[in-house]
This record gives sequence, structure tokens and C-alpha cells, in this order.
Amino acid sequence: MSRLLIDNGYFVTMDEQMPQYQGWMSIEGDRIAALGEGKAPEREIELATETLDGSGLLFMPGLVNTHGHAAMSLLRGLADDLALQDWLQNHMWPTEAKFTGDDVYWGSALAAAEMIKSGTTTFVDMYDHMHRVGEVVEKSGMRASLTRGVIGLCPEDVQKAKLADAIQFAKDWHGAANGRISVMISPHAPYTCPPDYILKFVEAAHELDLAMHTHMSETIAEVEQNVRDYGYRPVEHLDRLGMFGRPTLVAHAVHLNDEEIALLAERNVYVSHNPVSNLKLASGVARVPELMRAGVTVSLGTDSAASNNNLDLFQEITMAALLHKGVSGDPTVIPAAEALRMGTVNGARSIGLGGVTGQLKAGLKADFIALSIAQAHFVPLTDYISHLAYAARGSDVAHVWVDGKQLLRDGQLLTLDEEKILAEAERCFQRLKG
Ligand SMILES: N[C@@H](CCSC[C@H]1O[C@@H](n2cnc3c(=O)[nH]cnc32)[C@H](O)[C@@H]1O)C(=O)O
Ligand SMILES: [Zn+2]
Repeated sequence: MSRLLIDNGYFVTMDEQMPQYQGWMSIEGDRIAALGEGKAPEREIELATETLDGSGLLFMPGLVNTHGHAAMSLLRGLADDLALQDWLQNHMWPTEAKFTGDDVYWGSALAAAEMIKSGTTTFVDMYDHMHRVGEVVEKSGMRASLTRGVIGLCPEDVQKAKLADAIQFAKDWHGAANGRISVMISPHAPYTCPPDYILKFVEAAHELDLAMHTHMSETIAEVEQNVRDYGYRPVEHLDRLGMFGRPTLVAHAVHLNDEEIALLAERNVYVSHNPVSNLKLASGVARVPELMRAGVTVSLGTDSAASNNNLDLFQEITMAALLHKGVSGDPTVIPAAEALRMGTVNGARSIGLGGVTGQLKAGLKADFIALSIAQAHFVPLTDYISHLAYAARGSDVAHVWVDGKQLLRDGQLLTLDEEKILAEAERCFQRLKG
């Protein structure tokens, strides 16, 4: 088996003690075989079939983006500066209704290209025509947790067909792409799926033994409407419907009271924090420090490029670290290391990949990235954890590996044809806008 030895690199492992050091790492097949501080031992040099000089590079685990709609990259910049309901109902949904499978393919490929180039190795995607997203994941070499999101504001026969589609997608794709793809079950949101319909998704998740994903408590209007329509705020509503009896990842969770935070912690619900999308749509600021204090695992998502408007998770990391300091008036909340954890190891845990990806450790999957640090904004060498959280940008990423396979070399995509993707995505948009 091939064994790659990286020597003379700088490493931030995201291991519990958050060590950072000059060192080496060896990759055998799809896994990290060994790593350590200082010069590579003789034995590692002998075993290596290939070596890479890591000087000028900082190695860390690949980033995990826990909420998004990749194909919506086709709608980047289409309708900015609007409130969520107006943006969704009057701009996104009418255009999305025209999406064909090919649009989803090229939009998702556009997103995959952007994610790889900015250091994301694993992403969550909630959309439809999901087998086309699966094809993009297979081809790109990325890792993903995919889910057929369902909006249930439709006649019963259409509801049935959408649920069947979500179940079929799960059956066909869970474990696909050499195990790089897993599948979740997703009613889109409590305000777009009636309660008896959500129950059917919970049932399906139990039958298929899969996790669940949904949008929850994104705006005040949503929370108030939920109380008016169903008598409960979204957290209690979903809990009563049995959703939190499955491993569940909720996106946003902006408007929570203390009781809801306690309940999410008790049920071990995972929260995907999407600070840039929440700011852009003026949804509000999630109570992330309180969630973390309560013991909730909080990770980071970009949401789609239509509400962000890029998929650079380093921007989300920086934003998470800054935003909550500003809002709380406490500069000690979400320190650099915590923000980086949200973008890596917490993300992995939130989609059932804890101990698989999100850290550099012997035995874990070789999903890692290398940033080019011979640049002004990485000097001096005070603390690379600080530089990664506060100074780095996705464009600093030079190399990316997933499952031990290199996807990006010197900023060039190895598995995807970038030029073709950009041209096809533009062509799709020109047709959709007409
Ligand atoms: N068209 C599908 C549903 C797709 S799920 C993904 C949906 O999430 C929507 N979306 C994107 N961002 C957000 C957000 O922040 N909150 C709520 N919905 C969103 C997006 O417009 C898209 O329609 C159906 O057949 O039911
Ligand atoms: Zn979303």
C-alpha cells in the first residue's frame, strides 16, 4: 500500500489538548498512520513510498460545513438584502421551481469546487434531485451527509411522492461513494411541514436508522407562528413529535429561551450555527455561548451561497469568534480554539463522524488540508491557532486530501474540471433567469 510521509510541516491537530507543533505525518491508504513532533523518525522514512516537504505549510483537519444547499450557488447575488420569508417565498422558491436535475448537478459542482478550494472536506447538503448531488460527491472525492429536504406545503399526493423520494434516496445512497456519503432524513422546517407529515419522517428515520436534519427557530416570526398554529414553540413542538428521539442536527436555532436550551442539551440535539446567513437575513444572533455552556455540540454552516454569499468556512469561524464577543460584551467567549473546534471536530460529531474525521489522529480518515503560511498575515509565529481563527482565509488553502486522496494541489482542483463547471453554472443561471 502507498504511504505518504509529510515532513517539516506545521501541525494543528485539533486533538483535545490542542497541540501545535513543527512535525511530520504519514498517510497509509485512506487513513492517518502516524504523526508526531520534530523530525520524522528513521522508520517512517523507510516505510514511505512518497514524501512531501511540508515547509511553509500548516496542516490541519479538513473543515466540516454542517448546513447548506449546494445547488443554490446558482442563485448567488440574485436577491440580496431581504428578510427570510420574502427572500424565500418571492425569490428563491419561484426560481428553484425551475431547477432541473442538471441545474442541481452544476450548481452543486460549483459549490464543491468552492468548498474544496477553501478547505472544506465534508459538507451537509439539504436539497432535492439529491442523486445528482451524490454524483458530484462521488466525482469530487469529498465526504458528505446528504438529505432530501422536503417542503410539505403541497397536496397529499405530492407530499407522499416527496416522502417516498426521500426514503428511496436514503436507501440508494447511504454508505455510497466508498462510505463517504451518509444520508439524513429532513422535513425542511416546522413551518413548512404540518405535524402529521413530520411524524412520517420521524417514523422513516427510525425504520432506516438514520439521523434527522431540519431548519429550526430561525426567526422570531417563525417561533410566533408555531405558537399560534400548534400551541408550542418549535423546540417543544419537534420534541413532542419525537424528532429528538433520533440523533438530530438543527440548523440556525437562533431564537431559544433558557428552557429550550436545556431541552436541546438533554436530548443531545446538535446545532449548526450559521452566523453569516443569520446576519445577512437579519434573523438574529443565536445564543451560542449559552448553548455551549449547557453542553450542546455547536458546529458551523454557511447555509447557501444565496444567503452568505460564499462557502468559505474560515469566514464562518472568524465570524463565530467575533460576533458573540461583540453581542455579549465578553471578549473571552468563543476563543480561537473553540471557534476552530466548531469548524472541525464538532462538525464531525454532529453528523455521526466523530472519531472518523475532524481531527489529525492516528487511525482517523486522512481528511486534511494545508494552508500556505509563508504570507504576511501568518507572521510572526505567535500562535497558529489564533492565526487560523482570526487571520486565515479560505484562499490560503493550497492542498486538500480526503480519504487519503489529494483533491487540491497548489490551488488546482484534481478531481473536478473547474473551467467547465464555471461555464456550465453560468449557462444554467442564464437559462433560469429568463
Ligand atoms: N424544493 C424542495 C425543498 C428543498 S429543501 C431546501 C430548501 O431550503 C430553502 N432554504 C435555503 N436557505 C434557507 C434558510 O435559511 N431557511 C429556510 N429555508 C432555506 C431553499 O430555498 C430550498 O427551497 C421540495 O421539493 O420540497
Ligand atoms: Zn438552510
